Amino acid sequence: MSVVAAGVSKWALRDVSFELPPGSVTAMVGSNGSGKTTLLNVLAGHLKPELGHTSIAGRVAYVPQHKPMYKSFRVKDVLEFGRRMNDIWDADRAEQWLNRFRIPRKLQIEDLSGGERTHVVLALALGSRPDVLMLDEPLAELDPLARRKVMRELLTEVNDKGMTLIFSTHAVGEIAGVADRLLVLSRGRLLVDGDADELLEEHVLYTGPHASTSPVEGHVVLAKHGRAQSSFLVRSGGQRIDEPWTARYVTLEELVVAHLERDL
Ligand SMILES: Nc1ncnc2c1ncn2[C@@H]1O[C@H](COP(=O)(O)OP(=O)(O)OP(=O)(O)O)[C@@H](O)[C@H]1O
Repeated sequence: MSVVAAGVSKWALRDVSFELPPGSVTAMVGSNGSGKTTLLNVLAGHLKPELGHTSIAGRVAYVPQHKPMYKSFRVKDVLEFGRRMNDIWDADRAEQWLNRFRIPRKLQIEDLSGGERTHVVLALALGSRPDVLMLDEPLAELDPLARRKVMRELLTEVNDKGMTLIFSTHAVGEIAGVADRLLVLSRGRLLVDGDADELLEEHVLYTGPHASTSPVEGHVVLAKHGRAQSSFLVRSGGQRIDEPWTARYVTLEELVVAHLERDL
């Protein structure tokens, strides 16, 4: 395993455990204050857990949410900084990232837009040739097209270099087809930890006449009742159901929202 958290508790975080295989892409989602940043800081070694431990195999690069960089530096100074600060430095890889997003090297960091700054910190992180790249809300300041492009390019980096990627995001609708693993945090606890495709296969929404109990066996994630209708999101593995009930798979976004809503 390239990333392991075992019984981690810190501030809001309570007993969080998971293992991420090498080369995996994990999206960490959850409500505000659920502990995503805390968990990334613990994994990156910036915070010491109160309980539990973490381990990461290989070199780690961590891009925090606030993207710390010297504002008076020009982009090319940042690259030089990267070269001097890292024992291993892949200048081509950093340059290529900046080229892909057409970032001018002569501008100072303070003159860049928020999105452009994101590209600079990502270039810095990738230039250090990480085995594990951890990003705290990397998409937050990017426009919708740039978000898609960044994720696509990051996936290329994962596939070409065998890197493990873990990122937190609120853009739940954009993780389908990107993340192969999903971690859902709520109030400091890990609600969901699994393979994204398997989770999608397991969760089925059953809709039918008003009923107090689910029409199928399995863990009911969320039940909703109208005057004449009930719906149950069940982690059932997709069982057959007779009319008048209908069944359909849900999107990752629906799945995440249902788990978070249940835990409110
Ligand atoms: N120094 C601290 N001491 C105690 N609790 C803290 C400290 N710093 C942060 N917290 C708490 O830890 C909780 C989790 O915060 P964290 O920033 O990890 O959440 P998050 O999931 O990243 O939120 P968001 O989505 O809003 O960025 C919050 O309730 C926060 O107040």
